[in-house]
Parts: sequence; C-alpha cells; structure tokens
Amino acid sequence: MFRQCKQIQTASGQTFAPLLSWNSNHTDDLHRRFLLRLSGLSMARVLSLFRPQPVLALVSRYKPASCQMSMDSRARDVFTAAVEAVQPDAVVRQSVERKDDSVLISGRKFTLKHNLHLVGFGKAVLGMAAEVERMMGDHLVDGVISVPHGIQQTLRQHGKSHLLPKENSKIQVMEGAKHNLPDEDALRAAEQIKQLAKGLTEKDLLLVLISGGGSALLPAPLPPILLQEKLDVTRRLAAAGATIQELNTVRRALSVLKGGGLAKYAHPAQVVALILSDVIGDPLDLIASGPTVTSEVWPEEILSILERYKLLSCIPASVKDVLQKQSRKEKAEEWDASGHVLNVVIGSNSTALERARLRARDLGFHPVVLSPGVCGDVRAVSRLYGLLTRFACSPEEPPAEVAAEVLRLGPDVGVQSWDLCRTMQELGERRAGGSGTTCLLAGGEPTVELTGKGRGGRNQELALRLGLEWRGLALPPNGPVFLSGGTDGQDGPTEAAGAITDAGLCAEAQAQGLDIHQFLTNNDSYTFFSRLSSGKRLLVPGLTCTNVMDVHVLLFPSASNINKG
Ligand SMILES: Nc1ncnc2c1ncn2[C@@H]1O[C@H](COP(=O)(O)OP(=O)(O)OP(=O)(O)O)[C@@H](O)[C@H]1O
Ligand SMILES: O=C(O)[C@H](O)CO
Repeated sequence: MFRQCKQIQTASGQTFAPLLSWNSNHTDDLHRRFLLRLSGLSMARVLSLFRPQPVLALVSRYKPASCQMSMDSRARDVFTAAVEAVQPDAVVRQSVERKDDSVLISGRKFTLKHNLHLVGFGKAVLGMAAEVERMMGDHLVDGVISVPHGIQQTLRQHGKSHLLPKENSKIQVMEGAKHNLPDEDALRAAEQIKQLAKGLTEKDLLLVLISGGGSALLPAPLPPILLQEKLDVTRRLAAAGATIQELNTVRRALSVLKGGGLAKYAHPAQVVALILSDVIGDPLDLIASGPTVTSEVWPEEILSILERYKLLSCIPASVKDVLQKQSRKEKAEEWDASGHVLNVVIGSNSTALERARLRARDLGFHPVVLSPGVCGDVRAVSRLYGLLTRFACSPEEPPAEVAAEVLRLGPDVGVQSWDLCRTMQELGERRAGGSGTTCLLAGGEPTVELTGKGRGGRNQELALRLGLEWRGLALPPNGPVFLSGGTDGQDGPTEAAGAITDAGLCAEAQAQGLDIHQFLTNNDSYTFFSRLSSGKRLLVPGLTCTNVMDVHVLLFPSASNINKG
C-alpha cells in the first residue's frame, strides 16, 4: 500500500513527505524496507514510531495520502490504471517470453530460426507489432499490418513514438479504414496480408496480431461481392441496431479472410494469434470476425439476421449468390486447423478490471468487481447502478423490492444473478458494518438508442443518466462518485473518453441553466459535460492506443459516514 503513496498522514492528521524507497527483496525487516524522510520529525522520533510496532499497527495508524485525494481524482486514477494494464506493448510483454532461440506463448514453445512472419489488423496492433519486433530481433523476417488511417502521425503528436515500429523496420505499416469503415486502402492491406500468409511453408511461424477494429481493417469480400456492396450490408445492419455478434456473423460469411480464412491461407505454417479482445466474453470467432478461427457458415442464420433487421429485400444479388453457393455446400473443403493454430487472448476488459481492482485497493478502497460483461441500454445500466447505490449508501437496509428489481434487470444488462447477489450482499454487509470506502468496478459495452442529433457517447450518457438516478436519493455529501470511460480514449464521435458524475450533478446543472432532460433527448451528453463547470467532469485522457471496451468505476464513501447521516 505504501509504495504508491506520495505522502502519509498520521492519525492526528499530520502529513509527511514521500517515501524514499521500497525494496521488496528485504522482506525480513520492516525498518529496512521503508526509508522515510519525515518532515518535521527527528530521526529518533521516526525510529520510535516504527521500531516497536508491528506492520499492521503501522498500516492502520498511518493513512496513505491517497485518502486526501478527492473521490473524483481517485476515480480517474483507477481508470488510468485500468488503461495502463492493456497498453499494447505491455500485453505483448506479459504474454510472450523470448528464451534464446525459442519463444514461449501460453505454455507452448516455438523454435525461432529466422522463420518468424507477422501480420496484424486493428486499432492497437501498431504498438503490439513494435514490441514483437523489439523482442524477436532478426528472427522476424517480414510483416504487414493494417492500422487506422492517421494513427502513426497521431501517435507521434501524442508523444507515443515508443509504440511505433523502429526505423528500417521489417514491418510494412498500411493505414486505412477511415472512420472505422472498410475502404480501398484497407482492401489493399488485406491483399498484402493474404499474399504474405499464402507464401509460408511448414517451417514458418506466423504471428497474427488482432485487436478491435480489425474487421474494418481486413476487408476481402468473397467474389463476386464488391467492397462497396459488403460495406452497404454491414452499414445498414449497424444502423438498424445489429449487435457486434450479428454484424460479425454476417461479415464472416461474406469474407475471404474472416472466419478462419487467414489461418487457412497460412497453412501449413504454424499460426499463433495474439488477441486483444474488445468483445464481451472474448469470443475468439467474433473478435475482428475471427480470421484465425474456423467457423462454419450457416446461410440460414445470415438470412435470418438480415430478415430481423428488414434488410432481406435490399441485399445485392452478389451476396445472395454467395449465400446460395454456401448452402449448396460449394464452399472450399473443410480443413483441420487443430495443431496448426493457437489463439491466445492476451488482454481483455477483465485484465483492465483486475489492475483497476489493485489500484483501488492501493488507494484505500475495498474493491468489488461486478462483471466485465455489462451491456444493454444505458438506461437499464444507470438504473442498476442507482439501485446498487442504495445497498451501499442508504442509512437503512433497502426493502426487498429493490433487490428484486436488481435481479430483474440482470438479463437486460448482461449480468448474472449470482454476480448481482454477491455484489448486493457485499455492499450491504459493508454498509451495515460501518466499513470504509468501497469501489465497485465493472466493464463492458452498453448501448445508446440514438434519437437526437447531438454529440455524445455511451459513457457520457451513462454518467449523465446516473446523475439523474441519484437526484432522488438521500446520499451523504462526500459521495458516491461514478466514472464511465472508454478504454480507447474516445467515447462516440467526441474528444472525451467519458465523464464523472456525483450526487450534486443535477443541482449544479440547474444552477448553470442546463436542462439535463433536453440534452438527453438530443443525445447531447458531450455538449452538456463541456458546458457544465467548464468541462471539469469530462474525462479526456487522449488517444490511449488500446481498446478493451469501457470501464465503470463507482466509488462509495465510508459506511460509517453514511450511518452517521
Ligand atoms: N450522440 C451520441 N450520444 C450517445 N452515444 C452515441 C452518440 N453518437 C454515437 N454514439 C454511440 O457511440 C458508439 C460508437 O462509438 P465508438 O466510436 O466509441 O464505438 P466503439 O464501439 O468503441 O468502437 P470500437 O470498438 O470500434 O472502437 C455507438 O454505439 C453509438 O451508438
Ligand atoms: O473489429 C471488430 O469486428 C470489432 O472491433 C470487434 O472485434
């Protein structure tokens, strides 16, 4: 706990300057592990404070300076830790181990003999690729990656050049898919990737780097479908509200490289895919539409998805043609991928939540992780968080109907009853026991029903809606606080990643003449938070170069404060 503290505070409120060092190897003696410079105290006093006391007594007597940070800053700090855990270079380092002339990945050893090739597609693969090249040295023969338009310049501008491949890199970086939509540039990159895979032999090892946004960056429509036709189908589906599962099921069926196509081209080479997941539940066949995961196409399933969104009548003849051929089982013969392909998820929303949990604990909170799979409409999610707040912050135990409503909401927000019961119980016990501050963590990707033309994103809208939920509750003045942020640093088409809210939001908005309901009706949450108190509640970390969906941080004040009213 002490390691991250910039200051410590005595029980009487005195604050001391930073800890100078921590050497975790010296576990035998507390006095040797903490070298303190305590302003205003003599060394004799320092020693008298530390020598006679067991560790636990010290920890309870000296509150970390984090307790002095505002709830708002601590929520931001927890979010930053979550994002750091899934930085592209970090996730590669944690999952790939280079040992002399071999590489260990997920317990399997692959021999390196200047036989390593690399391809990648997605918003985070630039940093992943740069790290792979650093680790593998000349064993890397060549590489092609397909990354978002403008990303290299943006990284330079944001001082993140360490995520760029070195000069004279063997990796060819191809930018495309402007506005996250497949285009001719991405098509060319997909063709290069296909050619690289096609030229491999059984002696080769192909590393495939995959992250969110990969579907748009690897378009290769099955002939005779044209890129524009495929784009139209996926665009219409997305606009009609299709889920990522439905969208990518359709994309897989219409693509040469998706649904295991890439792995098939690379056969007989050994394929190892390193995947940074941006889909709830980390389904390998759906992340970036699963180019290394063989999946069967059921034309009936595709047609039923198109029918569900009333798109059957407007699909192009080429798409019908491809689906018909597949139903006549004319697609290329099946092949056995087992043994040739290893798919490894190297980072996900759970990775981010785990780091957030540790950081929250270091900041003095008792962390409770609800789920990494929160989804559904932001209205339902804000209602859920509003109800859970009652378990943590009401002076009295909430009535049974509150728990019943939480459980009813479960299926709408993708959270299991078990997780909801566990969370309600833990929050309730801490409140009843007068325990310290609590940090409830969750992740996932809720959705927003767009009815207006304003600027906003699901995270900002969620924060705004929870602010409204809290308005009617009798909450203690020093909390709770809620942060919702997209780990990619961008919430919808806005400069912010998300926003922070507390129980004072509505009063503050009213005092500044901002009508929350009007902003919500117009899906204008970004404009709202930008205008409110000069944007102080916005979360603007800038480009993060990663993406594992969203992180929600809900901080509850100490239960002893609540009980005292
Ligand atoms: N004005 C708005 N208010 C609220 N939500 C919006 C608004 N405009 C767009 N959105 C939502 O933002 C989402 C798209 O945002 P974003 O670009 O952050 O997507 P994403 O799912 O994180 O994409 P990716 O995973 O590819 O990075 C859509 O779900 C859309 O409904
Ligand atoms: O690229 C995609 O398909 C989405 O980001 C989900 O992985």
